[in-house]
Amino acid sequence: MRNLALLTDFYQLTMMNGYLKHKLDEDIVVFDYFFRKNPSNNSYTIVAGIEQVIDYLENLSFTEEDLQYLRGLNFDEEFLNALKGFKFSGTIYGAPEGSIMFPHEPILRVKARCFEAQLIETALLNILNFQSLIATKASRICEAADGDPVMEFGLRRAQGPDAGIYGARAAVIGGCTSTSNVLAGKMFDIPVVGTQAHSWIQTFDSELEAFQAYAAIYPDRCLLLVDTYDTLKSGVPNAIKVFQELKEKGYQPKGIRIDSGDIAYLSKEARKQLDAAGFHDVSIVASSDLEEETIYSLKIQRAAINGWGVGTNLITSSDSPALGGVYKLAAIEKNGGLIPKIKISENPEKITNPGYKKVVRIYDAHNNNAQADLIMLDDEVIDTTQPLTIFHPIYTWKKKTFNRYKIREMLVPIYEEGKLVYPRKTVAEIKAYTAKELQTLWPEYKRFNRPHLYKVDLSQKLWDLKNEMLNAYKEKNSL
Ligand SMILES: Nc1ncnc2c1ncn2[C@@H]1O[C@H](COP(=O)(O)OP(=O)(O)OP(=O)(O)O)[C@@H](O)[C@H]1O
Ligand SMILES: O=P(O)(O)OC[C@H]1O[C@H](OP(=O)(O)OP(=O)(O)O)[C@H](O)[C@@H]1O
Ligand SMILES: O=C(O)c1cccnc1
Repeated sequence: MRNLALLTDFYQLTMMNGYLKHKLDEDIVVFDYFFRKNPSNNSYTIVAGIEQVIDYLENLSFTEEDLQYLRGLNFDEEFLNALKGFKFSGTIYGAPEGSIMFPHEPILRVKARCFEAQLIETALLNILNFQSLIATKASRICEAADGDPVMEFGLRRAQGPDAGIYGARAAVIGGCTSTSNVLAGKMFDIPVVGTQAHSWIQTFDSELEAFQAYAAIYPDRCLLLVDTYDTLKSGVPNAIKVFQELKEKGYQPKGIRIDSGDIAYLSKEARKQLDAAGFHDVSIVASSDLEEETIYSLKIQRAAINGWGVGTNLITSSDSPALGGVYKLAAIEKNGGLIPKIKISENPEKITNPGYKKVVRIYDAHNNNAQADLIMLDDEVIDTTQPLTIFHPIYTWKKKTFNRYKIREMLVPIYEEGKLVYPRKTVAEIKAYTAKELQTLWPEYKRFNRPHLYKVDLSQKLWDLKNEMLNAYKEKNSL
């Protein structure tokens, strides 16, 4: 595992040094990790990367070489000494990896010494923003594929090796069935798949020979790329010949892959040829510049595709290339109590929610559907025997009352005073959890164009606190 201690922005180190010099380094602070806008205009975001944040924290220490480098950046010995024995000793609560979360909700709540909480901001954002982005994009693509297997093929187009590796992991959490990325397969025990490239077909004197050569080595997983020369006149007829030979030997051929041309037309015609030859069970896989809109359109056109290979647009989340997750100070401990802190901005979207908070999801007690989320102060309790009324945080006259409902606290312990308490899961387990969570969302929230907006409200107590703080600031500054 890598030690990423220096994977931080320089200003975190200069602030840490400043906190040390002003004797603020031991003060306990609370930071929230949250985002303000879902990627791709989706209505939800899938949280991914929690385990990599854990790996980062578990391995976080400064080596002699790191310290020497920082010495070269003119940090003094007092600061370097403070870094020498660095170990994360804080408390983190967060949404379990694979959870569905919404704008403005704390996803991780970090309570730690100011010195520690500040350092980890950058790496934490780097890890969670990327993986959550890709898991969400994968979820949209898989939603469009409507249950068909989606293979992640993006490694060659990913923004560098880490994006390829962790993007593949996130894509599987978001719903992909497999990846072409062998290293990701090994690291995360996720299914690895592959067909063959055009170069394989071109290497042989004829397409038929190329197909036969492949089938000879892989008779039980023979999926042939049919678009090198002419999909319908050469590729599919040659594939059928090879499939017949395989069938005679007792093997079940897997399918064909179409990587160019009009996928709707070609797939339907290919299906006709395959069915006429008796290969009803053979799959047709499509690849080449796919994303959710194209897959959705191909579905509407009744394209005869039952597997999708998706690379570039998935691994780069091409329509929405970054998740703007942020890490904001929410409280500071003073004399044993937590003092809420707020960030005020000209832009109302950027005003933070103050205090030590939690997120409660409200479910319909009859069908277990998620109805709304409430951001609350941590010490608040909901009496579920009583009706619960929530209100829109801006248009406060918009109200909703729940009578038969269940609640769930979304943030679970990850670290308790430096001790890791979060049960690690396999990627397959996280993927299954995400799939289950998605089932609690009405289809209207999963529509990838103009989805219904999921309600995220503030509890009365948090709303009051926020507005009191805003008013107090305005009064103090006579605004
Ligand atoms: N954020 C909110 N919190 C509580 N109640 C809300 C919120 N937004 C809307 N409501 C209530 O939900 C009902 C429908 O509201 P509206 O027609 O504005 O549609 P909406 O905002 O899309 O909400 P809904 O998802 O419930 O359809 C109204 O009773 C409204 O007062
Ligand atoms: O299109 P993507 O969603 O990224 O899927 C992966 C692409 O990678 C391969 O192509 P290759 O690298 O040979 O390039 P090309 O098909 O673009 O020519 C494959 O045949 C797909 O077309
Ligand atoms: O196995 C494949 O078919 C594959 C792998 C990576 C990229 N494109 C296709």
